[in-house]
Amino acid sequence: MRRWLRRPQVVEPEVSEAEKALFGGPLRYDMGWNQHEDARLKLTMWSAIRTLPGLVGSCLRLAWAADRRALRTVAAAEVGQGICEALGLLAVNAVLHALLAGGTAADRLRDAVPALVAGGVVAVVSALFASLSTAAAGRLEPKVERLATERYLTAVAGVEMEAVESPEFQRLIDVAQFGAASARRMISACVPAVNSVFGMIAAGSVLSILHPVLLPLLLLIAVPRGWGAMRVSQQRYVSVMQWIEHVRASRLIGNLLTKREAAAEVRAHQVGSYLLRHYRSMAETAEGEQTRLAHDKAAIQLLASALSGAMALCTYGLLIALIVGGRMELAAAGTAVMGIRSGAASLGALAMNVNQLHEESLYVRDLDRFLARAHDHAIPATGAPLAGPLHTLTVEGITFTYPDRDTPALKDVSLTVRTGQVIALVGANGSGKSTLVKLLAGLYLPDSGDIRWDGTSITDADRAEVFAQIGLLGQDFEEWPFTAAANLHIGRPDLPRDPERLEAAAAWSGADKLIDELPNGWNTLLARMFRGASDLSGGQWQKIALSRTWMRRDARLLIVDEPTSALDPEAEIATFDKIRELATPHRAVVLVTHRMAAVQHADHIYVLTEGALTEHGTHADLMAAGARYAAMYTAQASQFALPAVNGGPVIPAPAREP
Ligand SMILES: Nc1ncnc2c1ncn2[C@@H]1O[C@H](COP(=O)(O)OP(=O)(O)OP(=O)(O)O)[C@@H](O)[C@H]1O
Repeated sequence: MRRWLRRPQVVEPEVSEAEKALFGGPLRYDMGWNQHEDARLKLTMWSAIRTLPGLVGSCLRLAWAADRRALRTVAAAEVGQGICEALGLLAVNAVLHALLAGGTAADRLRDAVPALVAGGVVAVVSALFASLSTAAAGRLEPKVERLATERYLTAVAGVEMEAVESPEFQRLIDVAQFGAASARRMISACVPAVNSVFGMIAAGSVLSILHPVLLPLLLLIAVPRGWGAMRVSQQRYVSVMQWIEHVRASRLIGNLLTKREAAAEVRAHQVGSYLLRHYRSMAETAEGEQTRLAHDKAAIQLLASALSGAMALCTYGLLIALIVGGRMELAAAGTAVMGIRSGAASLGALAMNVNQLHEESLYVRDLDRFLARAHDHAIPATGAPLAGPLHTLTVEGITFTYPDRDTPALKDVSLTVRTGQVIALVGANGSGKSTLVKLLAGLYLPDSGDIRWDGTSITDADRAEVFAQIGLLGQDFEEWPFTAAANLHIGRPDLPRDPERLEAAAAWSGADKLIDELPNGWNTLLARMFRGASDLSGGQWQKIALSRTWMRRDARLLIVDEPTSALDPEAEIATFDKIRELATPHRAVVLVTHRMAAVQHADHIYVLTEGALTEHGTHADLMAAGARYAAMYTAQASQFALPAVNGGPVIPAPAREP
């Protein structure tokens, strides 16, 4: 048996040379989490047809939520067309009866006129219903897509960071993005499917009246086409799922060639031809898959058409036998031919549309599955209220492991942050500083141990209240592709945009000068991809991001992770001074930095080593201990050592605590 006769299976496709060279091996969609999807692909055509009411139901619920009026109009217009179809066939029957009855040609024509007029009126009314349905469906479809997209985006924005970090969940997010467009296409397939059902009922009723055997034969004509269409769509779905990462990777290579940030290396290091070669190699591998799909589709469709044609021949043969045997009148046979043609057309269209519904529903179900998983991983909308404004944040023996890692990023970490204090976190790259501040901010929850906001555990707390008391400037802050004003306002988007507030924030961070020099000042669009926009240097972007910290200065806990990594030395010194000033009695500042000169002024310093807290105290305590902190400080200070008088660098004495 040829492979296209078998149900589509997940097979390991060929691995391109580019994948091996750039990504270390095959990029494949991991069907592991998706086992029940695979099971769904084992659906028979019959079970797919049985699921039709469910599919239509979910589609209608979405449409109902999007625009009830448009949905009602479409439904009424479709019912109207179905009735017109039946009336049209009855009119044809009456015309044939009149024409094939006895009498002169003029008499027969005169007798046929009322039925002809009725048929004409029915055709006009049917056309009016069709255009009404088209207009209402056109209104409905974009609304359905918008509603599904909104549900998707709301769910993505509301899940825990830990879920977003998980590669498995990330894939689910990726796959679910096709769901909204598929929901729209389901509506556009649903309308003709309903139309075909009514058309088929109309033709089927008329055929059953003419002869009982005609109806099953009509079904047999349509079954092979339905099977063929279903098999093609299943093959396409499996292929999309298998190749999704491959397609994403080749798109990534294409984007790298056009990306502004990569432009210098692409040219100076001749990376362009290197990437292009790999792009071609990956594209050729994907083309092979497209060719395979096209060949299989052609073979399946040919087989389906042959079987359907054979069934049509049998049906017409039976009609001839019935006429010859005197068991059917010529007029009735003529109507039957019309009925079979229109019924087969409706059935064929139904098979196509059910198949499209089936294919689109696979993506809509991915979206539904994502929404269900997102709901399970959503940041709870409620929780224990905080006692009030934060005074003491207590971290009690927390451990945290990223979902895709085996070793914990944080191990049994305990510390205390009080308002009025500047707390510094130091440690080597990868020691867990950024992870710890994300836990402090409530972006991740500890696997064990607890973080208490005064008396309330962060795990039980109303997270919205926690976020409202936090200002976070992360290492990987966003360069929002909006105007300069919007980039600052986004620090407190819940407040109205107040120019004075924006000016003050910019003056605080030192961004005021650069904003003044922008072509349109505050109104300059900071997004290279748009016409008339300007871009900023790394340090200038950092000043914009720092302004957002000032915008959130009414927060009780300000967290700044490497806030000066791109600043020039003078700006850096000024910024650290200003950050320290933010630690008023009502506010705590947690500072993560590798700049030891800035760390020494902190009220308390915590040293992280491979996820564990190994030292803490004031700068003086830690220097006196002569351990890891002292080594890091001394190493950095020695960079600025004065020339030695008798060999060896002279290390400046560490500053005393203020
Ligand atoms: N999103 C993530 N998913 C998986 N592992 C991560 C993720 N972020 C960080 N890690 C890992 O967790 C550990 C701690 O990383 P973290 O970013 O907290 O270190 P850090 O001390 O802030 O480092 P740096 O000084 O380089 O900023 C590292 O081993 C890192 O590879």
